[in-house]
Parts: sequence; structure tokens; C-alpha cells
Amino acid sequence: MADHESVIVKVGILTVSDSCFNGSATDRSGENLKQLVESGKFIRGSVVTKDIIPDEMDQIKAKLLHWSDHLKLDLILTTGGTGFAPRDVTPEATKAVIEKEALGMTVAMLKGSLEITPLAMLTRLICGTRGRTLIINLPGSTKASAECFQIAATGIPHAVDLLRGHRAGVEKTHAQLQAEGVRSVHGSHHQSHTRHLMETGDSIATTIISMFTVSRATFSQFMGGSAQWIQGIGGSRAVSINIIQGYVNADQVALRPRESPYPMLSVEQAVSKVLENSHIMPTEMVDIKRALGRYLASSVHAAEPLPPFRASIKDGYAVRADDGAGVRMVLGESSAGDVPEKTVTSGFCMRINTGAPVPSGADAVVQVEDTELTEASIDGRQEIQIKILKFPTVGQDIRPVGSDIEKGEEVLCAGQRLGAAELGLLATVGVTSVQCYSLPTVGIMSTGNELIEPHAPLSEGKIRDSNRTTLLAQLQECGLPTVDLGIAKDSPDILLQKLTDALDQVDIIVTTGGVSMGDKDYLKQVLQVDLKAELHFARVLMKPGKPTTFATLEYKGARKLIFGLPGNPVSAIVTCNLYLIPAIRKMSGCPHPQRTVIKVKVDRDLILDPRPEYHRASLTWTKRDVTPTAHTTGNQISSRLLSMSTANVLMVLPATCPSLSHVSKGSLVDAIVIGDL
Ligand SMILES: Nc1nc2c(c(=O)[nH]1)N[C@H]1C(S)=C(S)[C@@H](COP(=O)(O)OP(=O)(O)OC[C@H]3O[C@@H](n4cnc5c(N)ncnc54)[C@H](O)[C@@H]3O)O[C@H]1N2
Ligand code: MOO
Ligand SMILES: [Mg+2]
Repeated sequence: MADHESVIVKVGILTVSDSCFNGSATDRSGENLKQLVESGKFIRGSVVTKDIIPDEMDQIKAKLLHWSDHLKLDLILTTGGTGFAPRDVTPEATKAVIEKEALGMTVAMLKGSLEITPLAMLTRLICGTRGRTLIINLPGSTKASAECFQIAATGIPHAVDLLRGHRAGVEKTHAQLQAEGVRSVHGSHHQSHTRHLMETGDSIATTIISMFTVSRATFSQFMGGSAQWIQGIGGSRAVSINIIQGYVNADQVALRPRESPYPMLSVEQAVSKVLENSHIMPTEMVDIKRALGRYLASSVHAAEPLPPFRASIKDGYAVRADDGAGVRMVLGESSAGDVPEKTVTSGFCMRINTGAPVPSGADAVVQVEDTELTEASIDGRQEIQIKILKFPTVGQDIRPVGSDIEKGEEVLCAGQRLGAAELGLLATVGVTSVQCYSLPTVGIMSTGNELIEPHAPLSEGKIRDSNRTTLLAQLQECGLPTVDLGIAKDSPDILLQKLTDALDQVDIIVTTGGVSMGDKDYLKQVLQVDLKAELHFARVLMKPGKPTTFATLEYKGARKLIFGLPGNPVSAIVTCNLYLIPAIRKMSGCPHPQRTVIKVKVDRDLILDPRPEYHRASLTWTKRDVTPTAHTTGNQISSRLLSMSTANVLMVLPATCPSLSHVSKGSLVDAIVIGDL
């Protein structure tokens, strides 16, 4: 049984404010409340989630329901929307979701606030409980919300104990009340549980038991997520144990929400969120031999002109143009790589090859086709005299110094992708290492109890994991460093363990599976509750890919991106193309990370879906038609990976509506290019 010290209150802080939501004001009160909770001075709390929403009744209700019923928080503190302004509806939304009102807490806060200012009479704070969650409205002002929170905090631990049915805690508080009076109640929570664990000389067994009996996340919360702990037994053996226990409860299947609590975003909104939250990687010097596909972080200028000397464009004769047509004595030869020593004077010429320096005195080159040999040595080894058949012009067939690249000219600019030509340019100007953006390392993890490795024989109920192979290959195609994170079973603790391990290795974690409505779909909860990741979206109006989930997380001072792609093989690869690849491109320094969209002609009538569909197709061109024709890859069910095979575009089909049930053969639609054309 846990003792009273060990109860950590799981807190959600909800800022309700139009102006904070639209970015015209800063969320000071929410941030301040977070700091107050995490200071440990008032309650032993951990802020599991925090959000800002507008003053919209439906959104406030939905968030309160999600946090209480789904995330099962102990305490929700709202700040804002409690006044008399027409859009202040937080108390009304709270009333609509609570099951029992906690009038005493409201009165306590009101009384305390009135002692500070009579204007406190204008706040309309509601407190109450829903299931095991205590919901407390606080005013929007930073000062007033802090004051009210401190008043309410004296009752919160006891209220949470009562809601959790935590008898030891309840009894202890009652005993304290009897003995000392109410003022000392929260003072007893200050002792650090980490210290308790670390400083006691308990045996491993005793300590493990105490870890299991405290809230499941306590240990990892206090140890920064991953609890690694080495303790000697009997002074002779050292034992290392890695235990990660999350908050997410795997056995309350009946309590899972029956409607998704996550708002449905459009694909455009989801792409924007992904790009907004994708940071550009730091830069590094890269040798040009390994720089293919990288994005340049700074521009490159030519230190020398190209050509560095006047160079011949043709194989022929270097002449003086004003000598006109007619015979010339041949002085000798200038070959590529030579330094001509003789000067061409009137009546003379010099044999020259393409790319060779034009000798001094000459101002034109006449190609060999426009000449005749008039005199040669008997052994045929030397040309003595030739005849110029066409009148030359000054500068004819000569590349002046710097005519290809001027000295100091910018040859590549920051943000440019280094393809073959760009690498060649670097070689030309003698730059062998360049400042590029680093590439993010991406880890790919499959989730699901049904999955086995591709080499394994099928057994009952199992299928082979294809998503890891597909996604790893897709990323390798983009030239990215990848980490195969294996398969995680459908268990919140295993997921948490594997995600935590992955965070140490990669910049982006990509999981597939476990993001929809199943009782074993734990990813979102583990991300939000255990890893305290910020979930940017978890549902997108698209087919395939509806449950696509995207979150970010600050981990050991670095920003990590987490893409929870749907498990269906086609959904995984389509969403990889729509969200993951643009994010990677932005992080790698690409200034235009969005996918290329072209117009294509559909090859047959296509029935529309209630969701906008990303229909796989391959393109052909006919001689007569400049617009390519898109040929559907057949049955588009999201489990059918065959529908991805040969596809080089995703046709963007609109959702069906009363006036539109299908697109007709020959219509033009947008198509996202995903493969070689
Ligand atoms: N009640 C509802 N059920 C489902 C909904 C919904 O809105 N309400 N959404 C459906 C949609 S749309 C999709 S897409 C899937 C996504 O499900 P999950 O992301 O939770 O993925 P799983 O349930 O784990 O698996 C789905 C499917 O894919 C197979 N799978 C998973 N991983 C792999 C892999 N690595 N290689 C090959 N195949 C894999 C898995 O066996 C399942 O058949 O949810 C719908 N349900
Ligand atoms: O959205 Mo799901 O990806 O249809 O199959
Ligand atoms: Mg599922």
C-alpha cells in the first residue's frame, strides 16, 4: 500500500482564452500555474498536459472530458473565461461536465480573493468532480489565478486521496486534522520521493515493491523518464535494473472513450502543423564525396575565374582576325594543358585544340574544317602553311577569361540541394568541403502483438511486419540515416520503454500502428501522459491515414518529433509521403519542403469517398497529349500494399458531397508526385 507521501497529483492546465489561442497574447497565467504546481510548494503535482483553447463552449467541454475520462488526470486547473464578458463560458462548460459540484472550494477561493479585492465578486469560479478528476476554475489573471490556486491547494491532496479511494492518505489527513488543525495538511508533502528511494538502504526487493505501490509513473517522472538505478546487495553484487512504468492503464478497457476526443484536422492544417514544428538542423562541414543530396547552409563563391585563361572552343588555328582569309605560316601548336610560348604575329597562325590556351597575339580561332593545308613537311610530321577559307571575326571561337564563372561569382546559394551538377561545380571551383545542414536521424518502430519478422514462418493470428521495411527503404531513398527500432508489443510500458530508448538515438521517431480507437492503441496516451509530449494532432480528414498522430517533445535539451502513423501498410506509406518527408526536408534545410503537385487526367470514372482520398496511380504520356494520364492501381483499401506498387502519384480526390459523387473519366485532378516519373 502506498503511503501518503507518495501520491503525485497528475495535473492538466487548460488556458481558455481567445487571445492566447490566436497568439495575440501570451499565456502567462497557465505558465505560472505550471510553475507553481511543479515547484512542489503547494501540492506534490506533476503537470502531465497543458493546452490553450479559445473561449468556445464545445472545445472546453471536449477538453475537460478528454482529460478526465481518457487521460484520467487527478486535477484540471482551468484559467480564464470566468468573468462577465459575453464570450466567458468556462464555468458553463465546467458545469456541463462535472458530476458533483465542490461548492466549498469555490467559496474558499472567493472568500480568500475578496479579502484581497472586492472585484473578486465578479469571478464565477466553478469547482467539481467528474469520475476521479477534480476540476477547478481559476480566474484568467496571473495574480488572481495564483492566489486562488494557493487557497485551493490546501484542500487538493485530500480531495485527490478521496477521489482515488486512497485510504491511507485519507486516514492520515484525518489524524493530522485532529491533531494539528488544517494548516499543516499540505506541509507534509514536501519530502522528495526520489530521495526516499535513493537514500534508503532498502533491499532491491523492498524498493521495487515501493516503486510499484506508488503511482506507476512516480519513479520515471522524478528520474527524468528512464529509471536506471544501480544498487549493491550485501556489498558484494551490483545489480542494474531498468524499469519504466507509465501512468497509462492497460486494463481499463471498459473506460476507453467511444468517440475519438481528438479534433479532426484537414490535411492542409496537419501539414502546416508538421512544418511549423519541424526545426532546421544544425550545420556541419561535409566532404563533397559524401554531400550528395545535402542542402547547403552557406553560399559558395568562385575564388578564380573559369576559364582561367582564354580558351579555344574548337580544334583549328589561332589567328589574327584582321589578316582576313588567305594563307598563314604555321608557328607551332597549343594543346590542352600547354602554355604557349610563341606570339602569333601577322601572317602567322598556331594550331590549337579545344580547351587549349589561345596564344598571345591571336584574337580568333578558325576551325580546321574552314582551312586547307597548302604546304607540309615531306615526312608529313609538320604543317608548314595553311589557307584560311572564311574571313574570321575578332573573338571567334574563344571563351574569354571568366566567361563561364567570373572571379567572386556566387556559384551555389544557401538552401540549394547538392545534386550531381552542384557537386561538379564545387569541384570546379576547388571547394572540397561545404557547410551543410545535418540530416535528422530517423528511427522506425512497428507496433502490434500480431507482428513477426519478415523471415519468420506465419503462425496462427500473426502477420509479417511490412511497414518497417517499407519506411526504412523510403527514408534510405532520401539518403537519411535510419535506425531500425524493431517491433513493440501492444503494452503501454513496453511502448514507453522503447520510445524512451529511441529518444536517445534519433531525432525523429516514426511508429506505425496503435493510433486508432482499439483498446490496445496506446501510443497517444503514452506520448501525452508518460512522455509529456505535445500532441499537435491525432486525426486527419483523409483516406487512408485518418488516425495519423504527430507530437513533439523536448528531451535532454533537444527537440524530438514523433510521427504515429497508422498501422495499415498503405496508410503508413501515404502519410509518410504527406507528413514525414516534408518534415525531413525542412529539417535538412530544404527551403521548399512541400511535395510537388501536378495536374493529371483520370483514366476512368472514380467513386468518391466521404473523406478526401489519396488515390494511388501511375502515369503515362501519349504523344498527342501534354497532360499525363493517371491509371489507378486498383482496389484502394488501406491494407492492400499492392495498391502502392508501381504508383508514382497520389491523386487528390475530393470528398463526396451532395453535388459530387464521382470524378469522370478524363477529368483533371491534382496529383502529388511520390516517385520517378
Ligand atoms: N473504431 C474504429 N476503428 C478504426 C478506425 C476508427 O476510426 N474507428 N480507424 C481505422 C483506420 S482509418 C485505420 S488506418 C486503422 C489504423 O489503426 P492503427 O493505427 O491503430 O493500427 P493497428 O490497429 O495497430 O493496425 C491496423 C492494421 O494494420 C496492420 N498492421 C499494423 N502494423 C503493421 C505492420 N508493421 N506491417 C503490416 N501490417 C501492419 C494490423 O495488423 C491491422 O490489420 O484503424 C482503423 N480502425
Ligand atoms: O485512414 Mo485508414 O488509413 O483508412 O485506413
Ligand atoms: Mg488499431
